[in-house]
Amino acid sequence: MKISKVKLTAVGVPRHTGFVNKHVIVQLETDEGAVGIGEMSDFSHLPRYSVDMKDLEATLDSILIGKNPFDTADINRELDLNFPQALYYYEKGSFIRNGVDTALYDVCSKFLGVSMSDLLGGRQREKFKVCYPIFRHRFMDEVDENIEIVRNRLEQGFDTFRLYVGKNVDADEAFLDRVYSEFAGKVTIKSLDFSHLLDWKDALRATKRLSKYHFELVESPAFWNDFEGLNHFRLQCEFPVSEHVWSPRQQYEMIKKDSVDIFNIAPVFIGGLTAARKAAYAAEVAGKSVLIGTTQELSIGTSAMAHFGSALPHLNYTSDPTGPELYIDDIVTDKIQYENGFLRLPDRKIAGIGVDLDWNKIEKYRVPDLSWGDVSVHQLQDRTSQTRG
Ligand SMILES: O=C(O)C(=O)C[C@@H](O)[C@H](O)C(=O)O
Ligand SMILES: [Mg+2]
Ligand SMILES: [Mg+2]
Repeated sequence: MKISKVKLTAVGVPRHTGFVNKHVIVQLETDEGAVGIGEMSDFSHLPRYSVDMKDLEATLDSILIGKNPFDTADINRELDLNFPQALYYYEKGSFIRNGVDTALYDVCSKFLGVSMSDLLGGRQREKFKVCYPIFRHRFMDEVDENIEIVRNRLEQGFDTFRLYVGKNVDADEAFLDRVYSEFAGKVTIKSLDFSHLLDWKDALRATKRLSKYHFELVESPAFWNDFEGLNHFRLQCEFPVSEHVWSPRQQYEMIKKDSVDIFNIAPVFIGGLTAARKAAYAAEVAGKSVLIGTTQELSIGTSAMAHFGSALPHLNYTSDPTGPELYIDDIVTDKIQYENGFLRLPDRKIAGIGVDLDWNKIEKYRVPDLSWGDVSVHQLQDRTSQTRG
C-alpha cells in the first residue's frame, strides 16, 4: 500500500465559553483506496506563530506520497527532520506530526480490518476515568460561574475536576471552599494545574495554602524546563507532581533530575502516537506513572488517545481528554462517548480509529486558514472569549 495524497482541512469550532479553536483534519489517501484520518489539534496556542495550510499540504505531499503507511518508524524519522522536536510545550511541529501519525495508524488498521488499539498494544480497558477542566480564576466573581459548571457537569456524570490555579489564589481558595461545602463527598478535585505560570517557590506557597482541601496531584508547578525547580518542589510537597512531556530530551532531563511522579503524555504535545508510546515506555522504565493529557481535541484526536490509553499498564491517575464535551459541536458523524466521567473506546469490532468525518459539519466550521486575530492573555491562557483582563 502507498500513500497517494495528503489532504488538510482547517475548522474553527467554538467552545461553550465562546473561545474558538482551530484544528486541521488530515486525510491520507492510498493506492488501495483506504483513507486514514487524523487531527492536528488546537492551533490557538501561540496564535502569532501561524502555519500556512497550502505550504504545509505541499510539504507533506512531498514527504509522504509513495511511502508505505506501515513504515511508521521511517515516516516519523522523516517528520522529525522536517518538524523537529523542541523543548517547548506548544511547538506546532508536534501538532503537525501528531495529525499525520494518527492518520497512519488509522489507515493501517482500516486496511487490516482491526481496531486502532490492536496496533497500539491491544486493550487492558474499554474505558478510563477523565476529569473536567475548571479554567483559571482571574476575578472573584468567576467562582460562581465555575461552581455552576461543576453543578451541571456533576449532573451529567462528571464527578472529577481539575483546577487551573495561580493567578488569583484568593479566588482559587474560595472556589475550593465552595466545592467542598456544596458537593462534599460527591466531587473530587484531581489536580491543581499551575501551567508553568509561577516559579516553584510561589507554587509551593500556593499549594500549601490550598492543601487544606483535598486534591490528588499538582501539575506544572515550575517554569518551563525548570527540571531542578520541579525536583525542589516535589521533595517539599506532600502531593504527587505531574508534568507534560513535550520532547524526549525534556523527559530524559526530568527522569535524570527525578523531577516528577507522573508524566502527563498527550500525543499532540509529543508529536504523535509513536512518540507517545516511547514516552510511556520511558516512564515505565523509570518507575513513574502516566496520565493522558490533552490540548482539548475534537473526537478524532480524542479517539486516538482513547486507543492509546487502553493499552497502558501504568495509567494510574485520572486523565484529561474532554475536548468533545467542551466544544459546542464536532466534525464526526458520531462523537466519541463519555459515560459517568469515563472516556469510552469505540467498539473493538470497528476497524480503524472508530469515528467518521461528517462533511456537513466540516463545511459548517471550515475556515480558510490558521491566522489569528488579537486575543488577550486571559482569553489565551484560560480558553475564554471573556474580554476582561
Ligand atoms: O493541562 C493543560 O495544561 C491543558 O489542558 C492546557 C490547555 O490550555 C489546553 O491545551 C486547552 O486548550 O484547554
Ligand atoms: Mg496541564
Ligand atoms: Mg489546547
